[in-house]
Amino acid sequence: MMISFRKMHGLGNDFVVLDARRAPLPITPARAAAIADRHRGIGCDQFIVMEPGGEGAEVFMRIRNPDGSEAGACGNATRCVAELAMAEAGSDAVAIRTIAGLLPADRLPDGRIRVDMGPARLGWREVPLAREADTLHLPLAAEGVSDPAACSMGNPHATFFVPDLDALDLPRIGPALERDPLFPDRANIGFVQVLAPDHLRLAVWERGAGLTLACGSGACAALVNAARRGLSARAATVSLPGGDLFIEWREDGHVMMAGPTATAFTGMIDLDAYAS
Ligand SMILES: N[C@@H](CCC[C@H](N)C(=O)O)C(=O)O
Repeated sequence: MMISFRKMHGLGNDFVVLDARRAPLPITPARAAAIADRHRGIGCDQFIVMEPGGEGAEVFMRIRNPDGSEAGACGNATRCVAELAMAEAGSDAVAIRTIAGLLPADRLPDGRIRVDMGPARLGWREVPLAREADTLHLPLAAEGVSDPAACSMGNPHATFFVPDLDALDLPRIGPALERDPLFPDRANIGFVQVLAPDHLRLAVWERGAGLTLACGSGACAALVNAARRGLSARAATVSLPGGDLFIEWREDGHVMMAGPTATAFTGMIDLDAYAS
């Protein structure tokens, strides 16, 4: 079965985007993982399928990690899919539905795409954690890092605050932290160096994907957790290896994220050539 795909990215956080709005596509976790494979497939950090949006949304967006697992949120992919939906609708504002809820998005005058990622969820059951704990100070540590804060942005995040990001061996400590028994659904693990109250430097070990050049929901979680700790203002530039996002934690609890989007290329793929 030959279908067209689009390869997009937000700050180098890259996505294979398929369109299943007119007819369902036979995508299983194994097939998504095979296509996401950087050596044997197209390769991507997340595999995105656009489905009919239903009442009040242009698109429903299904998100899979390269290990096949499904995610409730992906900030950068939401901005990419919103940009596509805006181009199709000839509009500067759309709403994207995910399993975590309805996310309104708009185009800023400078062309960046901004998404309302919804409210940060701060309760331990919402993250979720396996047992009751203070989400502002989790009992968790690894070589060179300790005492993270946690929240959910529709997906689980823990954020460590460190004096020097470059001193950490993230591929060494990331996998065990992602799979710590404290996180029943695993977690995305962020490492933040506070450069100034309005400027954070962030690297993220993503659940199901490993190190990526940028993680939008991770940037939202980093700002929220830094502000809760009194380490930053409620709005800041978050610098990731792939570039900058601007994040604001509004007084109503919603987190706004703005940044660039891009299409790298489009092509055709034979789905039958990949594991079903
Ligand atoms: N890159 C994303 C997050 C993708 C999902 C994540 N790995 C998870 O499993 O929750 C982003 O931009 O937010």
